[in-house]
Amino acid sequence: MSTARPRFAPRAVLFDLDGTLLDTIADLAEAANRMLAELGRPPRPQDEIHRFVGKGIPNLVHRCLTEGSAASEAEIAAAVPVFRRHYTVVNGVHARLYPGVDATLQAMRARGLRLAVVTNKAAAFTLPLLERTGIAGYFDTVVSGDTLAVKKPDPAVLHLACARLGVSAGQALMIGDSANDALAAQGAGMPVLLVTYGYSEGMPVDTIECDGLLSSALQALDYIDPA
Ligand SMILES: O=C(O)COP(=O)(O)O
Ligand SMILES: [Mg+2]
Repeated sequence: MSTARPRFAPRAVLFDLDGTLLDTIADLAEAANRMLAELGRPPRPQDEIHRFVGKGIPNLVHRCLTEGSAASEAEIAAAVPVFRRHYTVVNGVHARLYPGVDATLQAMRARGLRLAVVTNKAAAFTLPLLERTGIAGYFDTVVSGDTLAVKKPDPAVLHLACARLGVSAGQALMIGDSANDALAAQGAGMPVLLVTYGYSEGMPVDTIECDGLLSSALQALDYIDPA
């Protein structure tokens, strides 16, 4: 039995960054392990750090220091600038566009859709990364993890992106990889599609409520009515 695929007629598409547009795990893991080494702590395997990505850098650092080990709040606070110093150096070195992403962004622009990035990554890292990977020019606006005092899953960041794009939440479509994206979209009242290849904090992506699963970003085009 098959369920009909829903179709949407958005005027704007909001994209998550890490795990949706860009495969950034190698750089994040490198920075995390350089931080752990500097703090005299053992390294962690990349697939473990993979589960820690999704709620921004302070959360990633917190989990690197406290899962299976102990750290005081002061140690965690002191480690955040250490991570940021290392990530500044390695951000974008290994990061790659996922297959189909460039063609998807191009096709969406050709259809007249306005595009935004809404990421939990801090702005200091988001903008250089979009430049280094050659996709900055596709986006009309970028909302980062420290643009507001709240991040995804708080819908406020999606509302801000919509306001900057001049569309209502109901005229936008969110594309992400985690429950943070799905909950933010549902809170804002917009449909959400999730890619199955990203970072979902160890949660099987098909257990997260959403309007469709994508094994390639290109499949998003099948959910969008031509203008
Ligand atoms: O920085 C993170 O933790 C995740 O960033 P994202 O929101 O682009 O997936
Ligand atoms: Mg993500």
